[in-house]
Amino acid sequence: MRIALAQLNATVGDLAGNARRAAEAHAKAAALSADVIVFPELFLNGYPPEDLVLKPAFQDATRAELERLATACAEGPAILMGTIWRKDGKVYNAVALLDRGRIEAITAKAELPNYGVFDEKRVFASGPMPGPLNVRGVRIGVPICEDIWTPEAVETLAETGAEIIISPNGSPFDWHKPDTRMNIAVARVTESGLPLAYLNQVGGQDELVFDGASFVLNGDRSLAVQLPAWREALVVTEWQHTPSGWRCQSGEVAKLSDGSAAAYDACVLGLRDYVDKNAFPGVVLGLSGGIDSALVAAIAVDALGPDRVHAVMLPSKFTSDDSLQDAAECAKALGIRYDKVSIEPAVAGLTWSLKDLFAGTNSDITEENLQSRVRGTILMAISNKFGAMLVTTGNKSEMSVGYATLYGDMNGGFNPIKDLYKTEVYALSRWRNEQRPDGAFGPQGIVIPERILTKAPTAELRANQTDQDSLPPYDALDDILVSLVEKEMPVAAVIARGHTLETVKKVERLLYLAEYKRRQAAPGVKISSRNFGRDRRYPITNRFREDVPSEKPEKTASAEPGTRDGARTHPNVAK
Ligand SMILES: Nc1ncnc2c1ncn2[C@@H]1O[C@H](COP(=O)(O)OP(=O)(O)OC[C@H]2O[C@@H]([n+]3cccc(C(=O)O)c3)[C@H](O)[C@@H]2O)[C@@H](O)[C@H]1O
Ligand SMILES: Nc1ncnc2c1ncn2[C@@H]1O[C@H](COP(=O)(O)OP(=O)(O)OP(=O)(O)O)[C@@H](O)[C@H]1O
Ligand SMILES: NC(=O)CC[C@H](N)C(=O)O
Repeated sequence: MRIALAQLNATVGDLAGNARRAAEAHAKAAALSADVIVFPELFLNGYPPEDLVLKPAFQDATRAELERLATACAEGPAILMGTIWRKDGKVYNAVALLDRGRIEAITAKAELPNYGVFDEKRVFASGPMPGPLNVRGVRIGVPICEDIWTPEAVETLAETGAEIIISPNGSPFDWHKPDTRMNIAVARVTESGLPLAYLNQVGGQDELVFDGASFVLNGDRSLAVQLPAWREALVVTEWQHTPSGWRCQSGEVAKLSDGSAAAYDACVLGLRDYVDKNAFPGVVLGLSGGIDSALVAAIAVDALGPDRVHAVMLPSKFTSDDSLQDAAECAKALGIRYDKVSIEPAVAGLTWSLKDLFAGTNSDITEENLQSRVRGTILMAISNKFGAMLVTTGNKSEMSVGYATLYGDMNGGFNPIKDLYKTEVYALSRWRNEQRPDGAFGPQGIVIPERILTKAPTAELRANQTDQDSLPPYDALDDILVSLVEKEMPVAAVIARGHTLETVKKVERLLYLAEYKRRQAAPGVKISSRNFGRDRRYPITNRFREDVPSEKPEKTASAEPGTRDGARTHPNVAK
């Protein structure tokens, strides 16, 4: 028995394109004498198709495409194709067995994930516990993704005579996912004694990125084959029937990246697929001489190539010579187009327009934000004129506490570092200076000049400003944020990690208040177990604040319902 695993990159909604790619892979698998070729979860539709599933026209078009594919691939290996399937007014997340020109059988996903980034119960009906499919005389169990995250489906398949388990997946990446998946697969193999082929898709889809990294475990839990992560692969696995059941012959075991390397790969693929699948010629970004925009520029070059990345330095009277030099040096190291556009005339013009209205007021955050907004406006004009998409550069620490200007530096269509805390931004930058990832289009060597890594971060919106004037040091801030965002720890437990009550309460308050900004923020690549976007969905209008035993009464937004004070006070204003 030869089973081809098609770890491919589908595009959501591109039914004809996905079917064409499937037919091409089928032809290759036929040339390699495969008996069956397997595609990832909902490959025909692209995963996750979200509310497209509810659209009758999408359901009809999927059915027509599936039938065309069955006919076109009548010769050669059978196909296990992930597809939506409508029956009796319900729609299922299913796998169709296509063989000899026909849709031979359908199996549906029983366990629909409805947590974190997943909303499958919203659009799909749950299938019955699955039974095996007869694929050219071999009984193959096809639990679909979440079906293997609990024991029941594989247990039922084993009890009903499955000989091999093949699980098509749409399993998005996060830092811990590869280990978690392997543990789950090992558990199912241990319980059932059956070999398990785990097939995951690869590619970016809006804020999700799929790493592939498919593998095959034999019934004794040994790893027979490991496909690479972050790129497409078509691998034909060879199976023998032994006295203890089917066994996959040992094949290539690819080495997987982890830590900063894996996170960097995720950012690159997430940005590349967002840009390419939405047909942008390239990207433009503001390059400030700071670490965030430097890392985003490096990611963009690795994703798209230097010719598709345009950096613009937008200096003001507060921009230091160091920033000008660092931005220019970074652009040179990356080999990208670099322009300088002064924001001074536009800032002066807006200041003039507002002078009567603002007469008698002090200069404050308004004037700082104006500079950021002028930059955002100029960058969007460049995007409009030349067609490149503006990438925005706010890291997760900033997005957490609202340290970014709405309609200013938050302008942009996509943010590759949205789910990286500032301390992780530093770690990935250092890593990239040491290594160039496989398949990257950027150069080897130092791409982020050393001084960018060592100088104090500053927004340069007023004289002598640093981020740490208004925020705790990033090490402390990130520890508090991970505790509050990823772990939902009580405030008292965060304080017990060595932070002051005042600092933790300030960060907690900023985190709640910045929800309105995050709701208007560009999507970005999910890297963590809890990203802002699909994973963490808090209300904007929200008066809940935690009581901390022994806390002195504090003047907060929650303490003053109905007043503008507190809720609208700027982070820079000491409380
Ligand atoms: N709940 C709510 N729902 C909807 N809108 C709400 C709102 N609360 C305030 N607003 C609106 O939002 C405005 C305040 O937001 P916004 O105008 O963005 O301004 P704001 O948050 O007050 O200030 C921007 C912050 O970002 C920092 N910054 C800016 C640029 C770059 C960097 C960097 O280093 O990366 C940092 C800057 O130092 C400052 O701390 C209010 O004037 C109001 O119009
Ligand atoms: N002088 C500038 N020229 C071009 N773009 C700028 C400039 N200043 C800010 N930006 C843009 O606005 C974003 C927010 O920048 P800012 O410098 O205020 O803080 P930051 O979050 O520390 O980012 P960075 O580390 O890139 O400086 C930058 O990443 C950059 O894209
Ligand atoms: N598509 C799915 O069912 C994915 C859910 C699964 N728990 C995963 O992330 O791998």
